[in-house]
Amino acid sequence: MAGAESWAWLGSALASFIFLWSVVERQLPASLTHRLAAWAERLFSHLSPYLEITISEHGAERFNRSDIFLAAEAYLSAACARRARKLKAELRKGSKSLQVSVGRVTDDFGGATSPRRSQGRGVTARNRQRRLFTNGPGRGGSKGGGWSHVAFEHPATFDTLAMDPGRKQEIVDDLEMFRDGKEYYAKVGKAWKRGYLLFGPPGTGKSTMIAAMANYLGYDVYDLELTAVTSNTELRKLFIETTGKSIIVIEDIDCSADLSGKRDKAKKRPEKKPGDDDDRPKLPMEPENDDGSKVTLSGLLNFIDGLWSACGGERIIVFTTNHKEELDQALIRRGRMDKHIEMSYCCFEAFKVLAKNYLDITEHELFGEIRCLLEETEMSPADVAENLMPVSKKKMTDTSACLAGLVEALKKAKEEAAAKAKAKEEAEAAAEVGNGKEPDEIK
Ligand SMILES: Nc1ncnc2c1ncn2[C@@H]1O[C@H](COP(=O)(O)OP(=O)(O)OP(=O)(O)O)[C@@H](O)[C@H]1O
Ligand SMILES: [Mg+2]
Repeated sequence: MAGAESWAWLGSALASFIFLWSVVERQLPASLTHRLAAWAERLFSHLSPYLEITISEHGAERFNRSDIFLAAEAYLSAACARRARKLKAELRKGSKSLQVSVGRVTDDFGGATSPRRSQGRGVTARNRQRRLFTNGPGRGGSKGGGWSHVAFEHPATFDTLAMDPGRKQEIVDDLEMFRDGKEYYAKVGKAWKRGYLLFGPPGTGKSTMIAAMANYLGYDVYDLELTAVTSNTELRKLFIETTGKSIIVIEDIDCSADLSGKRDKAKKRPEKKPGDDDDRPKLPMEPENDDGSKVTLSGLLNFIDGLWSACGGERIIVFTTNHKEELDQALIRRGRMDKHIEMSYCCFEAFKVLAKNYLDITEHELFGEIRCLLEETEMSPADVAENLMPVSKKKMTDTSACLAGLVEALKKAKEEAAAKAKAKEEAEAAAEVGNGKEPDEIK
């Protein structure tokens, strides 16, 4: 502090000089003032101990915000907030207090280089408000609007995800292998990317699993709506715009894309049958228009393992589907979708996770009956969870009533399934009779 006082005279001297200079400057010819200013600048650059480094916000891939910029921004926000003269204030979702960060920042880094840089990465991981990106229509409803984002705040974790514990652990191990596998991927010459195909009936936890993955890894999520993408070029742009440490998701890929045929087969699209109410937009095998204005299967394949693989690393791509059998094998072969994860109807082990989450119990006398019923009938974890929710605030703690309600629902589902199977059998028998077979031929 003593040092600071002894320098105080310099401040007042500088102020006097600036005042005098402004008076003198007005009397001098313009050419002379320019020359004096240039000399002064040169003199100060020799005397100043500082070196100015500009980190460009966008990397060589022009769509990306560069990793070093993000790391420097996070580090400087944490390190220089108190000294900064220009601050940026944001009210983040779910937060009651203003989040203040440094607007335009500088730091001398204390002469250090790489240790501070890794500190920057650490700060990034700690501070980062993770984001959920979606692509949608552009301004005025036009197609091709690029990514927009909101805060990602899904509460799902692997602890709350109901599924067989052994299979769950397998997935967690796989994710860890990926996250920590930078050197390994470099060694084997593979792009640091991993594809997961999540398949299974509705309500079995595919979307919940994606949220749990993102929360576990601390990654951002890019939810890609294929039907809003107008061309292969736009698809490429969207992929390239994604940052590292992210999960790119294409939900219900069988609905947004007609991926059942083979790439080299005729490009004719199946005709719509009567009663076929599925009029959702589909992805054509090849460009529909001569100008190639639609995303195609080959376009999608190219970006999964072609150009996109060459840009950056640490990205996961996830497809979800209710109908794995309808997808083109090329799309889901190993190497593109490295791991296929089946999400199935609720088993007893999965039920126990839900019971712990929803009712805070690990045992109950009705568990035996529920186990038998779950083995005999198919109910999604979403339906089981719904039955475990208390019907009113008053019955919040009535565990037995919730479980009894579930038993009833399971019995009802079992009866309905049996009735449906019987009706189907009878319809098939009637059809066989119609085809001229004797009733005793029909089993
Ligand atoms: N395995 C599960 N563990 C915990 N909760 C689950 C699970 N499956 C479903 N749920 C609950 O049911 C709701 C719906 O599940 P989710 O959206 O993950 O199903 P999905 O498989 O993605 O269905 P869809 O095929 O219709 O998209 C979730 O919000 C969650 O509360
Ligand atoms: Mg889903």
